[in-house]
Amino acid sequence: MSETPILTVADLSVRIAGLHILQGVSFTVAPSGVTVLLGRNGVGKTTTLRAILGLTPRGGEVRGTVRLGDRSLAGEPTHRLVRDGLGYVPEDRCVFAGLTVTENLRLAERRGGVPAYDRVFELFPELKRRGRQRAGSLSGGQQQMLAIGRVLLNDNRLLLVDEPTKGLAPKVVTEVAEVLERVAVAVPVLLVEQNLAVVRRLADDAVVLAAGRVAWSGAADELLREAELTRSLLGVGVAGEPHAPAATAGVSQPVPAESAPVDREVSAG
Ligand SMILES: Nc1ncnc2c1ncn2[C@@H]1O[C@H](COP(=O)(O)OP(=O)(O)OP(=O)(O)O)[C@@H](O)[C@H]1O
Repeated sequence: MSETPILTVADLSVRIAGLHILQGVSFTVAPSGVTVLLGRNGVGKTTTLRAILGLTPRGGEVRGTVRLGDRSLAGEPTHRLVRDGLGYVPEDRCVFAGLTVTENLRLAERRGGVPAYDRVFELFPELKRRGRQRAGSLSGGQQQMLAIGRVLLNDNRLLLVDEPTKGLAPKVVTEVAEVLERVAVAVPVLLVEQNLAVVRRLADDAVVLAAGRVAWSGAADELLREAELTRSLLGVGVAGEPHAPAATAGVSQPVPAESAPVDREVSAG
């Protein structure tokens, strides 16, 4: 990676509730495209994103440095990081269920900024059509679109997106992947994603966490090309392999409640 990174994480260590979750994590995010953060369940991917954003729970201990461009983020409050262009789409989407789609979007407008409703509605026409619907009555996929749209209302230097396809039906996984692909043309993305088909479609670079550290980093296609490497790091076979085992803890796609069991590597288009 020769370009100057948009994000540099160096020797990041996080302890929460007596657990040493991250034990000196270092990686960079390129200033364009998608960098995917991978690893088995519970390895610390969400903890990494939350530490970058200053969202480690009270009582947790964070060490190491995080830089956005050439600026250190140490001690910066989350709201300032978000205002300055660190967009976050959390794993649980966090839409306001009792508010309408329009109200959810309004709440995301940044004071002093010009909200880019055109951009959001061009990517997600459905959000415009459903403006008066309560967010709590949207499907999981629609809520994910709202969570992403809310962040895109403002200009961002980097998006942190946590498992956007989790729990979604295969068709919706494809839609979310398409949207992220378009988004990533304009803004770099650090993506936590368990679905290898989505990773294959979107990721330029990959960082794999294991045992609290970075176990592998490099070009995503290099990782995915090496079936044995993928299996050893993630505990899963790559689709298309003759003897790919069913996904284990690392890279399983949760089966949506409303659908029958599906292939573990859900198509991303
Ligand atoms: N607030 C907390 N209190 C106690 N333990 C926590 C807390 N937050 C995270 N952990 C623990 O830290 C570890 C890493 O959690 P984290 O959510 O970062 O993993 P992850 O890689 O994102 O997992 P998944 O793929 O399942 O989403 C887990 O063992 C989790 O139980």
